[in-house]
Order: sequence, then structure tokens, then C-alpha cells
Amino acid sequence: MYIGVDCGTQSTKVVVVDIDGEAILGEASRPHHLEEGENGRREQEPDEWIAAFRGAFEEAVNRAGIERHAIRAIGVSGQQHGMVALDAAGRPVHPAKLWCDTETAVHNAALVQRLGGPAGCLERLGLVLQTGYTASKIAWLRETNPEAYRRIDAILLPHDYLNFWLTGEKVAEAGDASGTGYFDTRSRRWRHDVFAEIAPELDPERVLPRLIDYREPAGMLRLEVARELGLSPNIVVASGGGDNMLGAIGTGNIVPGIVTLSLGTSGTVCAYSPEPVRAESDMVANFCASHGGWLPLICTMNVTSASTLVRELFALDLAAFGERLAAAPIGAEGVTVLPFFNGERVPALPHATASFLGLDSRNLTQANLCRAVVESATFGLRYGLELLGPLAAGANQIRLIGGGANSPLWRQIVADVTATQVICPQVTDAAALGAALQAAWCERADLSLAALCDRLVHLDTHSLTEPVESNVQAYEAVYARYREALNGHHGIPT
Ligand SMILES: Nc1ncnc2c1ncn2[C@@H]1O[C@H](COP(=O)(O)OP(=O)(O)O)[C@@H](O)[C@H]1O
Ligand SMILES: O=C(CO)[C@@H](O)[C@H](O)COP(=O)(O)O
Repeated sequence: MYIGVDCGTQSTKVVVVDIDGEAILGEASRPHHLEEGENGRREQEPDEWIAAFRGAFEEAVNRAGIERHAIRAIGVSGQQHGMVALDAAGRPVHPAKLWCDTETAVHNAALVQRLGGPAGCLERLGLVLQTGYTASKIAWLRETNPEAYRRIDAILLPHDYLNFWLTGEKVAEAGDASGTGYFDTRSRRWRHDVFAEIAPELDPERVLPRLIDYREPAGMLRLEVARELGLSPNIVVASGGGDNMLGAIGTGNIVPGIVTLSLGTSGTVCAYSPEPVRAESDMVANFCASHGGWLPLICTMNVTSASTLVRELFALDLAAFGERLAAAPIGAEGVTVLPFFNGERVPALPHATASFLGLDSRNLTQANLCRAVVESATFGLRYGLELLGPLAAGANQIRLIGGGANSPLWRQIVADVTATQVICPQVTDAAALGAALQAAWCERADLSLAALCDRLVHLDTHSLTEPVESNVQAYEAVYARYREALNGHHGIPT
């Protein structure tokens, strides 16, 4: 038995899998609180992740009805980019600043300039720094809270922090490290020179975690944690990785030709590449995968975060929201939304705000506003697919994951907007499943990752959604309207 954990933005999920029985035995989740402040500040207390893990673990294991001594390894996936800066006692010096925090946009712009602009970033890192990556968060702490900055003894990412709590080891693997902004994604090494541009007073040899290989364990479970969770002490904790990297594993996206699209708090599209990627667009993040190889990715910041705001504005539960979506036609009777409630990463508009356009006295309905926000979040991901270009072009199916994938109508909208067949894995929290598979791969030398995916990544044939030709045609015009609005309001060329 193996445990997969995914520390997402809104919740931590735990899944229990039986590799030999080829079955998912139990799943559970616990929510986190997101602290939002002025100027795009978005932070979380790392202790909340541990509390959420404890609760979700107990429930998932109880649901699975297994003997705890049968558990052989744990794998952890986590939201990318969050800065978890620890003091010498291993305590956070500041709440974790998250991937969706845009407060540090000015620090990011300054860093890009210091590194020689986009070309200099590409040359040194293999990708262009974007607001949201860890680098500018450290620069921000240095400037705004020098006392906390001086106490930094280690800088981890969210999944590294959970691994640290589980094992006592401060380690990192290439997939998640790719999103720090001080890691060369081609050579899979820290860039101490880039780190020195960000935090000249901190010794990278001391504060950056030791890099481990993707199949190498982060460590063994600490005795204290083993006792608390009722597990044997000789349990392996795998390297784990960023949620997108483990979501790729959990959707079987471990070879070229498959696209994974996530409708989570963020929206992401990614496709595996055996080689490091030099994409045409600087927006494409040339991240490493957490099983070897690379995972070029586009991330948008306003997906279920945006749909939830509109849903809550009208006090709708998910079922009622689904009914409103279905009640509006394609194109929401002319309503266009630019859903940048949280600023945006792709396109790079960290300080943007949302706009509702084309409203008149007849089309101002709950149904149209709900539909338009979901369509616009999906258009953002179509734009992402266009930026990925040839990297995603070979795929004739989208593997859809994340909370929004639970909505049949949203699945249809994705199929129609992208003109591509869509299917969900049976476990929509693919990142937790991917973490469990990576844990089994780490512990079982006899099994390949492909064999593990064959056993556990089952696609849900009931979710298979084909694009409808007339809808595809209708969406061409609505997408063009969205792109014109993007151009008119934010100068993003059509
Ligand atoms: N049927 C649905 N329709 C629309 N949104 C949904 C549906 N089910 C779940 N969600 C949304 O999915 C989000 C959670 O997605 P998830 O992928 O777990 O996020 P994260 O990993 O970022 O924490 C929540 O905002 C939730 O409201
Ligand atoms: O910033 C990124 C990827 O670059 C996000 O995808 C985060 O990794 C958060 O993911 P979710 O919580 O939305 O799954």
C-alpha cells in the first residue's frame, strides 16, 4: 500500500493505493485557509498544511480499511513556487508566500532586468522568471522584512516542507525546484550566481536544500511522526514533486503526445518532453518533470478561483452553479469576462483586475455571468495551448483534472473551445495519485513507472467528451471576441 498526498492551494488530499490489487482504496481531503491582503498578497501558514494532512490521512486510511503496517511508502505533491523560509529551528520566519501572490511583481521585474532581460534569464535558467516564482518572494522579504530575512536558515517549497516534517531532511528534486527561479532547468542544478543576485547575504550552500534524484527517497519517516500516524518507522518518503509534475504522472503523461489540463485554483496545460524545451514564447515554463525529462507548462491564475468568486457572489452551491451554466447559451449572450481577479501570469498581467464586458439590460443574468466566467477561464487555457504550439500539437486527447473537471458541462466547454477530445482519469486529484505512484516507483525497484501507470491510471470512460462541431464553430467567434477584449484592455495582440 502506498500513500499519495497533494497539498493544493485550497486543500490537502490524501489517497491510499494498492499497487498489487490495482485499486484506489481510500481518498480524503481537508481545506486550507488562504490569507489575502493588499497589493495581491496571498499567503498560507505551513502548519495548516500539516494539520490538513493529518486529518486527511486519518480519514483516507480509515476509509481504505487497511492495516497501517501494510503502508510501505509516502509520496508528496505540492502547489509550486511557494516560499517556505525557515529559521535554524525549522520554524517559518514568515507565512508561506504562494504561487498566486502578485505582491512581488516589481521585484520580479527588477530581477529579470538584473539577469539581462528575458534572454539573460533563458541563458542562465532555461526559462524566463515570472511573478509568482519563489525568487522574487525572497527579494521581497529581504526588502520589506529584513529581520525575518536575516533569520533564514533554509528555503523550501511547500512539498519540500511536508517532506521535511515527515523525514527531518531538507531536500529538493528538479521538478519543483524548476519553479524557484534560481535553478537551471537544463542542467538540473541550483544557480548560486542567480541566487546571489536575489539574496546576497545568504549562503546558498547552507540555505538551499540538497538536490536529490527523482527516484531517490527524501528520507525515512521520522520516528515521532511514525508513532503519531501509527505507521512502521521504516517507511520511505519519496522525492515527491510539484503538483503539476505529479499530476502529469497521475494522468499517464510520462511520454510525449499527451496533454494534461488542470482546472484547479490555477489552470495549467502541460505536455511531456524528453528534451529541455526552448519554446517560441517566453511564457512557456520549461520545467523539469518529477520522473526525468521535462514538462513545458503554461499556468493561468484565474480558473476555479474566478468561478468560485462569481458562484459565491450569487450564493450558489456547485449544483446550482452547474444549472446556471447550462441555462446560458454558448457565448453568454454577448457577455465577455477578462477574469483577472488575482492579476494574471499568462498573459503577464500581475496587476490586472477583472472586467465584465458587453453587458446590457437583457443579458445581465446570473446564468450569463456564470457561463462567461467559466468560458473565459477556458479561453485562457486555449491561449496557453496556442503558446505551447508544437509542444502540444501532437496530442489528440486532453486529460482533464482538478476540481472543475467534475463538471460535465465544463468538460464539454473545454472540448469545444479546444476542438479536442477530453477525458478525465478516475481519480480527478491526479497529483495525489501521481505522488502515490512515484512513491511505489521509489520503493519497488522491480516496477517501471510506465507499468505502475498502467496499473493505476484508469481513464473514466463515462467522462469521455467529444467536441461538437457546431459548438466548435460557435466558439471560434466567442474566442475571437475574448482576444479582442484582451487586446483592447491589456494590449495583448490577437
Ligand atoms: N462541479 C464543479 N464545478 C465547478 N467547480 C468545481 C466543481 N467541483 C469542484 N470545483 C471547484 O474546484 C476547486 C478545487 O479544485 P482543486 O483542483 O482541488 O484545487 P487546488 O488543487 O488548487 O486546491 C474548488 O474551487 C471547487 O469549487
Ligand atoms: O503556479 C503554478 C504552476 O506554475 C500552479 O499550478 C500551482 O502549482 C498551484 O496549483 P493548484 O493549487 O491550482 O493545483
